[in-house]
Amino acid sequence: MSRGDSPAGSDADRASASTAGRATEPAAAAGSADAADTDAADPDETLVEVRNLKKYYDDDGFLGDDPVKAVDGVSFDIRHGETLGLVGESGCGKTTLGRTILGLEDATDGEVVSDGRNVARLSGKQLREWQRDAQMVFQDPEASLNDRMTVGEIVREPLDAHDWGTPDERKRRVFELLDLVGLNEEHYYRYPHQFSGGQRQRVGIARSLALEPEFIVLDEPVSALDVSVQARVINLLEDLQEDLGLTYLFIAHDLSVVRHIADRVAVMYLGDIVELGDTEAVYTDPAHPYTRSLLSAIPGSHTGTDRRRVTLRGTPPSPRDPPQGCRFATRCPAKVRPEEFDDLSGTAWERLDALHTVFRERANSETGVTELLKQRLGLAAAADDIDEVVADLFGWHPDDGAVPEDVGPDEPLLSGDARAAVEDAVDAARRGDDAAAATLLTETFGSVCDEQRPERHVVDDDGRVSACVRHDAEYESPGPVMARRYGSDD
Ligand SMILES: Nc1ncnc2c1ncn2[C@@H]1O[C@H](COP(=O)(O)OP(=O)(O)OP(=O)(O)O)[C@@H](O)[C@H]1O
Repeated sequence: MSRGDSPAGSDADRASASTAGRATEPAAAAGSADAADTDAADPDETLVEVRNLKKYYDDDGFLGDDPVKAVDGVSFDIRHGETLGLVGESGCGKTTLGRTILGLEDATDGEVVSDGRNVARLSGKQLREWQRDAQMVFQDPEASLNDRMTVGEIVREPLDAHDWGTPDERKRRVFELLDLVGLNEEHYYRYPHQFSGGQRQRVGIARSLALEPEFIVLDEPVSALDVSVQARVINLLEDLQEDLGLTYLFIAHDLSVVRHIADRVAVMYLGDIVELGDTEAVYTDPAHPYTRSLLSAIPGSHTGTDRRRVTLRGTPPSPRDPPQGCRFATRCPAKVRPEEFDDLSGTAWERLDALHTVFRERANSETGVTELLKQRLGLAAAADDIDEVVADLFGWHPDDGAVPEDVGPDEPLLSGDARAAVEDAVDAARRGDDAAAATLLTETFGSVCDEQRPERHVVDDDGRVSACVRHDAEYESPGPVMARRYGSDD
């Protein structure tokens, strides 16, 4: 077989149609295994090592904005033959991470090592070899399949583009692939619009398998499908994995699907992985406060001592301006608090966090206070005015101390030093310096969580890691803190 040189234009094309049939691998590379000998492979063998990987988008740089730090220093391994689930809220960087690992995006920094090569730095022939061995299946089969091509042409395209075998051999290969994914020869001549969503996704899967990859990034492969169809496609993916010895990175919003299919799960927040471990262990006893919050949002998921629902408040901060310390600090229900403010109520902390977010976000955007508060707490301030906001949140008016009628909590939520600090911050905001207001609140109410990016701690015997300062012996661990702070069922 000879190698072609013409990656097609679309992402789907680039992911599926990179080079010709199997090329000779570099000798003696750890983690390499052709589909043919995967049965003999050690399941713990590392197939892909991701080290401090960064992907920043700098598209608005000419306006002086900070880049979007979509992936910001991620490290983990993908083991041969496993399904590694990747979960996290919308916009946390899952797709960008998958695409950067495959070389569909240029890495800003860091390494993706496979077969002893840093694939994040490959180009030309070597990059195309990697993109043949590592493929992507996209979320929306409708958008990723060209409606003007027959199914046969779509599945055959990577083979054509890389001169795989003779025309007859290619056609036979496509029939074989259609059969592999539960379609048949007749489907060769039909067009994608004649198929259901599930069948279209089978076409996408067949195409991704054309060049016998060993690793596939599945980006929300079933989320566009009806629930009944989802199960069948998941079963297909599981069968293919077993038969072909595939390794999957399975990206999903749906935590139940990931629990079903993944051997291990990585939980991503604002450009970084905060917890990674065996799926069942993570789901039954999540270690990181973010994982606990995320899982507690699934009805019926409450396990162990943490039986309440800890609602995730607000939305993540902008990836252009992530918090300096722990990424999750601005929303964390287990955040370390300064001892001198031990007596503040949960509501007071929640509202301090909200005010802090308003200052931070106002410093970075034109969004009004009222809109920010609505987003943050569902609260609508009486006016787009910082004094009214403080009255709403804490029950006193910073100007004269009077509480306007029908506004704010029954009792003022803050007094003494806490109230003085808020008043100083409000003064700064009145002068138009929201950044200084946010800094003042951080200095007074912040903690270690705002100062340093937490290290990863190994939290169980199977090597699960979680990046939270509360795993340090000097702090109480996250579970009991959350149980105490959010102790009643909702
Ligand atoms: N080409 C791009 N240019 C600029 N910013 C981008 C680009 N692609 C993604 N982003 C930004 O990078 C961040 C991460 O996006 P990404 O799509 O990777 O997240 P995600 O977790 O996959 O989200 P979703 O679950 O909604 O697909 C987002 O803030 C997004 O707006």
